[in-house]
Amino acid sequence: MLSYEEALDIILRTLAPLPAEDIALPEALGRALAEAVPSRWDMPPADNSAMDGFAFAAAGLAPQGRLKVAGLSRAGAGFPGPVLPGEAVKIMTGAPLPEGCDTVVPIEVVEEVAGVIEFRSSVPNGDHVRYQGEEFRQGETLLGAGTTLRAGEIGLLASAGVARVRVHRQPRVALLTTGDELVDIGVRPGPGQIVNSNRYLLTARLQEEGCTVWPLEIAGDQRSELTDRLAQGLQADVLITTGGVSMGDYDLVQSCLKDLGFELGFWKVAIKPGKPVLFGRVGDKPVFGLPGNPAAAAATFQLFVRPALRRLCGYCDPLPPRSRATLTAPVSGGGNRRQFLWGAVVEEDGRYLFTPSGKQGSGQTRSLQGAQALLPVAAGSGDLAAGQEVEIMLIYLPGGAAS
Ligand SMILES: Nc1nc2c(c(=O)[nH]1)N[C@H]1C(S)=C(S)[C@@H](COP(=O)(O)OP(=O)(O)OC[C@H]3O[C@@H](n4cnc5c(N)ncnc54)[C@H](O)[C@@H]3O)O[C@H]1N2
Ligand code: MOO
Repeated sequence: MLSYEEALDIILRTLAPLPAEDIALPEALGRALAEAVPSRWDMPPADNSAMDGFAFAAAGLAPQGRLKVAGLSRAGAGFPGPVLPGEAVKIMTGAPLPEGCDTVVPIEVVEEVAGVIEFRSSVPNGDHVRYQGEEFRQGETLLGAGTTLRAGEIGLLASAGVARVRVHRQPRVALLTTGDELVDIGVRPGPGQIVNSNRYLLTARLQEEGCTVWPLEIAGDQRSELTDRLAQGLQADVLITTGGVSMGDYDLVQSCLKDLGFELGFWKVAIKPGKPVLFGRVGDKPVFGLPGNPAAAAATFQLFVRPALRRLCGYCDPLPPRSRATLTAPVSGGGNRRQFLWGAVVEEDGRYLFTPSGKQGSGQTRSLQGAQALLPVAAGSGDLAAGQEVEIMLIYLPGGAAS
């Protein structure tokens, strides 16, 4: 059976970023650049003052010298004409440095009496001036392809005159939950029925990842109905199904997909939960068949679907973020598949503490409550003790935000 790394490698080798689109900068939050972005101009665009004060030419000024105030330069309206030797111009932060000046002295370190300033201390040449192009030059690459646009990047591009950007399209994801036993929320399950919680679990998770979700009607376990729904889902960029991927008589997802031209990437990975996870393509559409058990569906989403979505979105690094953490409770090792255990993470004294969720059966949704990370436990490993250092895969940063 494939290892987690082998299976993930198949996904990442199979998928390429979705085509690029041209969108307005303010709409690009969270998107990945499809191409490098150069600055449209120098920054700062001209020499200007870093302080509210007085601008003058430092050369020839005696340490305790005096200067006549010849006028004002303020942000948005500079001082017209040159400043002569023996003169200074009152200047505001961000205002253009007048011609003939090379130094600014902050207002609080001079004394101004009747239009003349006196220096309380000597001023280094060139102080408090922000020079044209010192931050970046016109044509200089500011951000590379694959960069995620967050607030800082959006502000940078705005300052550089970039009004539109080419970013990768974000996938529209069809979500098909399968099983005759499923009923929607709001309906009390009859004998043998259960609520379709996977639909809500995975829709929420996809939304957290910034995807547009298209939840399809539940498909029962009949071939024709299932095949029709699968075909419908293939109109999206990605199709995710849950249930019907194991060995049972009604586990028909893979065989119905085959009728639609499915090319198998892999089926079954040596992990727990999530062993029967299925991946492949119909044409260029990736399809993920996640196990029906909710904790297995959530784990396989994190382990396989999230990296795939990040690859499709064009992010530089699609892999799950990892971190060191200290276990707060013992964990049983053993098992012949690599285990992934759900748990909560808090930060204490500069380190992360990982507390495994209680019961971790793959059908047990309570293990997902409060879970912020997965702890991989190698197949055949011994028990892990409380206090031991481990490596976890972060889903949410302590404090709440998605990692
Ligand atoms: N003979 C074998 N049986 C099973 C194997 C195996 O290797 N040999 N693998 C087991 C493992 S591991 C898992 S995981 C499950 C996965 O099974 P399926 O993906 O085929 O899922 P179902 O049988 O359809 O459902 C499993 C379980 O999950 C519940 N479920 C399904 N859909 C939903 C939903 N939308 N919301 C909430 N809960 C859902 C369903 O009612 C079942 O209880 O197979 C083992 N069997
Ligand atoms: O792999 Mo299944 O998810 O262990 O129950």
